[in-house]
Amino acid sequence: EEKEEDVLRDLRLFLRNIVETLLVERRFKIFSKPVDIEEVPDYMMVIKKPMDLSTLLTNIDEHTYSTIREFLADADLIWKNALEYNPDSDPLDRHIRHRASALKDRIQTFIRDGLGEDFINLCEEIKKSR
Ligand SMILES: Cc1noc(C)c1-c1cc(NS(=O)(=O)c2ccccc2)cc(C(=O)O)c1
Repeated sequence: EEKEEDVLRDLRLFLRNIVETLLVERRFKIFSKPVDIEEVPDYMMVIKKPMDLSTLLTNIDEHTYSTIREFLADADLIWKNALEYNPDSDPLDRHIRHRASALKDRIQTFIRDGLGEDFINLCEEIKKSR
């Protein structure tokens, strides 16, 4: 019978695969690293909790996430922050919002296609039992 630690390791393997796949996609390059405060000085005044793909990967390796829901809370921050910080109608804002929406879709597709409902619930049960 699969031990709880095996389930959590499977979760980490699955999440790591998602993030590593996103990291090689060129259109998501600007989401690969934290927004550079030198480049974008007022970023921290607007965005409460910055997030990026390399930070997600570090979190996974540090066993930060024990459920899909916890991972998605951080993963969704990447595109939500981009939409929030870049709301204007100018071409640059539109371009980054388009990539943010593409990132949102890719993450949802990975989760929907990659996991059965039972695995998602199993992780939640393990978390509740701790
Ligand atoms: C992300 C983000 N959220 O708000 C904004 C604005 C961006 C964003 C930030 C940057 N420049 S950066 O130095 O912070 C960086 C470069 C490469 C990888 C990660 C960050 C460039 C662009 C761009 O569209 O080219 C967009």
